[in-house]
Amino acid sequence: MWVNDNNPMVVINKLKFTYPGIDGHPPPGSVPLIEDFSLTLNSGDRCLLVGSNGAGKTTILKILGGKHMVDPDMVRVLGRSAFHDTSLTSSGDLAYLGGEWRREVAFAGFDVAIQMDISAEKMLFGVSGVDPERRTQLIKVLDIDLSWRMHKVSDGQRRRVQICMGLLKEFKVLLLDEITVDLDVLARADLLTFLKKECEERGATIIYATHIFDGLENWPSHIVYVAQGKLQLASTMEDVKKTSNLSLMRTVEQWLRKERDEERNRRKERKANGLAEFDKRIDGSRVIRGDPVRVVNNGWAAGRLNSTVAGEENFIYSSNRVIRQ
Ligand SMILES: Nc1ncnc2c1ncn2[C@@H]1O[C@H](COP(=O)(O)OP(=O)(O)OP(=O)(O)O)[C@@H](O)[C@H]1O
Repeated sequence: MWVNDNNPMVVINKLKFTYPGIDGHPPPGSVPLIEDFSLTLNSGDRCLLVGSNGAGKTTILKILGGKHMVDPDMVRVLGRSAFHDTSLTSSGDLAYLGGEWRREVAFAGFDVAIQMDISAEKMLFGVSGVDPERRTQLIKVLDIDLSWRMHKVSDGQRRRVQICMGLLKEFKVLLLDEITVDLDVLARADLLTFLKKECEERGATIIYATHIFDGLENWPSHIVYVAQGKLQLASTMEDVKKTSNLSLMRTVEQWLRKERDEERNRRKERKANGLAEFDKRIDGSRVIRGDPVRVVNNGWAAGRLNSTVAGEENFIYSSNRVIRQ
């Protein structure tokens, strides 16, 4: 946690979360996926959320965006709980961009199919209560051709329209879950510049979860590193740069390597002690330690899949699965 002003934009206070089972409650014996996670962000902050696949980044963003219920005191955006106060998203004050982007545009409380036979113009001009100048600026930044038909454009072009839709309203807090993956170098650079300006000029706050560090060196004001659902580091970029003379990408790579090596050593020890090398998982939870042997090693890192039993198809991937396909 860092500087606390009087009206923080985002406050996460000892967040604890387990994905509910079919009865809506955490499965018996489950260990929380996210635990003891606290963070405060102020107006103007641009926070990079980093961590390995399955660390819990998307889960945290979704909780902030009101997509999962938690105790309202654990997560406050603009002083409110997004799950309990839907006006936060419907007003556009809180925007979430990411997730199931191939199927929908999740923005300001409405979902719009994004692959149907509709023009970009119709989509972008169909949103009411938008400042026309802002719309024109965004269309320019994202280099959108208004005559594009959404069912015929490329993934990157479709993505640009999705991002444009998501940014039309003047958000106060923006949650970005790796949305730049299909963008070409220029579109990504221009978008990052636009977003930085939104924070500097309007005092917006952005949390951006990503694995792509190209062009990000001077973008974030803060960085948060999460591993296995737990906060490892929350720091200003200035402080990170003081302690590491490596590039941002190399710095994060170093953290992740250390995490992976520690995890490998832990697994080795478990194996040497006659225990299952990998922890057993209960749906939606992190791990159950010391459980009977059930090796879930299919070549992916621990915790990536909830089952590798032959013939079972019920894999649960972390959110950026589309990127890895
Ligand atoms: N709906 C769900 N039900 C149960 N478990 C889930 C669900 N969604 C994600 N998980 C599990 O939660 C863990 C964290 O997933 P999450 O998507 O938050 O990770 P992430 O850090 O965003 O990963 P990535 O970098 O791969 O996107 C993973 O182990 C995943 O299997």
